[in-house]
Amino acid sequence: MAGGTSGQAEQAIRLRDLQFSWSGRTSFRMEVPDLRVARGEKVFLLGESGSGKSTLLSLICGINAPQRGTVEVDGTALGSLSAAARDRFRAERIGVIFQMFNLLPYASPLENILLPLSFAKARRARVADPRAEALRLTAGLGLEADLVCGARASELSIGQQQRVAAARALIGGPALIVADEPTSALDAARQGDFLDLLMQQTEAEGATLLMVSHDARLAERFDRVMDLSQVVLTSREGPGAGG
Ligand SMILES: Nc1ncnc2c1ncn2[C@@H]1O[C@H](COP(=O)(O)OP(=O)(O)OP(=O)(O)O)[C@@H](O)[C@H]1O
Repeated sequence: MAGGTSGQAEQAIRLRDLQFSWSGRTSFRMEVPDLRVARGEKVFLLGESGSGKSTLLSLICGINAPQRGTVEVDGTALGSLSAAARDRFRAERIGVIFQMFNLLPYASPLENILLPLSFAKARRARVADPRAEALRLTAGLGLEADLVCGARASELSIGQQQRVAAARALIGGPALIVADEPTSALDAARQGDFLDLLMQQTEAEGATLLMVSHDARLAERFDRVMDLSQVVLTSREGPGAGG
């Protein structure tokens, strides 16, 4: 398998002595001395707007790399993988619901949902009938089959796109589900359906869930609430500040 794997890790996520800053003009800087999420844990990550939640998720998913320290997912140090191996690792092990969804606009919702399976053999092998599974997931999220199969993703409302992005993250039962504000465009009833499906899938697969939200009311269904300010030290330096 991927290089750097250390067998059965107890922690689904482990960050150690991590330091990250965006290159360019922003002066946002993040330090994470020690962050752990156990296998199978459902963690709700709470933090103010701009506090670095999406940045943290991008490091956990290996989309960005820290300047210092390590990020381990399921015992694999992401820094030990080549960029291509990291992409494969992410496709196999992590279902990501991005804040901006990242759907292919001209493809149908169904094609978008099935896409990760074409990059991830083990994930594909867990799904006997991908189309039926995509329709099961989308039905659970209140999306009509005609829309899922017939429309282009760009023709969907924001709330519908958000649910398609969720089904794409869940298909094939990835070990870790990372969700960045996945209910922001949904009304209360849809939020309830979404969380039902998310919890059900996570538990059925024995997966680990890390979800970011501003909405503290959603936190009660999780095993643990992680306050970003307790685990991450951030700093900003004003423009022109030396150092
Ligand atoms: N792609 C980027 N390039 C440069 N700087 C960035 C980038 N993305 C975020 N930042 C900076 O990092 C800081 C943290 O942003 P981030 O999006 O991680 O916060 P957040 O807690 O997810 O915010 P929100 O809740 O509003 O989505 C911001 O102040 C921003 O200036």
